[in-house]
Amino acid sequence: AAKTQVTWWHAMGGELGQKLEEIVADYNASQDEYEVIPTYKGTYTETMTAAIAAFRAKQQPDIVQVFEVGTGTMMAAKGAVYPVYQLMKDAGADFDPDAYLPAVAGYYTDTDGNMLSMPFNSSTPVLYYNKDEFAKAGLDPNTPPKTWADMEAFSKKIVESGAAECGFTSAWISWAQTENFSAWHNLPIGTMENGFGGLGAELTLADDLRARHWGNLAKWQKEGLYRYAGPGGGDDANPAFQSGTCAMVMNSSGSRAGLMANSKFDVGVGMLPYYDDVEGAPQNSIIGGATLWVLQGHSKEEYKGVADFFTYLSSPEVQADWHQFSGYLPITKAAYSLSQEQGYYEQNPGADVAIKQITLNIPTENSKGLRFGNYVQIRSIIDEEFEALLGGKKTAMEALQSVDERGNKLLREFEKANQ
Ligand SMILES: O=P(O)(O)OC[C@H](O)CO
Repeated sequence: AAKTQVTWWHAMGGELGQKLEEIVADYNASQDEYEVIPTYKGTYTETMTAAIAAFRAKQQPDIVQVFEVGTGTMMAAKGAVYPVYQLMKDAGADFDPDAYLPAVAGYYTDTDGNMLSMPFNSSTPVLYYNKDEFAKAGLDPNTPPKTWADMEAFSKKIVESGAAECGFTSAWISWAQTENFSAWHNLPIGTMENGFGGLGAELTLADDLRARHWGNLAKWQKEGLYRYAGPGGGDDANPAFQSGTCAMVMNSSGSRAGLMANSKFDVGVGMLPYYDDVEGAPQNSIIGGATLWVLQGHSKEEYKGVADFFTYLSSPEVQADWHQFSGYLPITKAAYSLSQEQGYYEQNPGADVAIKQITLNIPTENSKGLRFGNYVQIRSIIDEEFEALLGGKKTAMEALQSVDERGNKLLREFEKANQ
């Protein structure tokens, strides 16, 4: 009999995309009933936009990979989404939300305790550094910077010694330097538990510590210590690090596969830096990456296939393999234990930094994540305002105030549309 086809739109390029296709091929070969067909749709924003447009045209895939900040929008799209807990129940599949790491499950669970999307690739930003360039600059290659004062001092040494052209760069001004920066310093980015408490939440980014940090980044950019890597994910960040131009980069733990494969030097990993005069810092970082959302409008048979594939994807072996290959977090407790038993963290120093960082302290209301509607658009506003700061058009405080003002308008529109 012909296999039932299950379509999956995803945003994994490069090494990650190849690995994803390998996982799918293994699944397809492991049984005769279903065939999963993966399609790369570009960046996270492009993939999400494509899926929404396809849904309107009734051409949506069964599964779409959506980044963490799309969660608020997906949760509100009630008629379009088939909640994963419901799908697993309807398909009679084994599904235990307690099997997942709390930091991961909590992000994708509604107020009634139901998990709405399937965890797949959760990450957190970490600091990668070039050990060879550290040695050249007279720094200890086994000691990553801890604080932002270290970041500045190390970067000066690196640039002044000629070890590299720039000290550091960073992917995602929004995710790494604003959202995670806030959680790491135990600061909210909005009211109502960062939006977890309901649609009435407001952004509260304009404050002294964030203004200090954004202002420092602008100052360090002028001094040549820091290099801006562009809007969105900051596409220039990893290439600037891999080529040796910048000695450090802050990016997703899921960048590990690509960085290790493409850097011709020893890569060290450290936790995110913090301002050591801030009480409560470092707190814990928050997750990023993406989950798998199931879209309505397909046959029962296809959904059975989705459930079967999800069960396969979350199995300890498949999850541990994906985690160990990519650097994404081990989504389930079993995948984490298996990786420990296999000696993965001993054999790969630095591979456990992401897990340690995300579990450094019990999350507070300020550090369990964020959930705002229209947040994909709000991230673009963060980029625009940060660029206005770099261009000298606004002070850091003015730029952050504009983020709040413009962002809150979008939040009010979202609230109105989803009442
Ligand atoms: O690079 P990723 O997949 O870890 O994702 C980073 C951000 O969380 C995207 O919102």
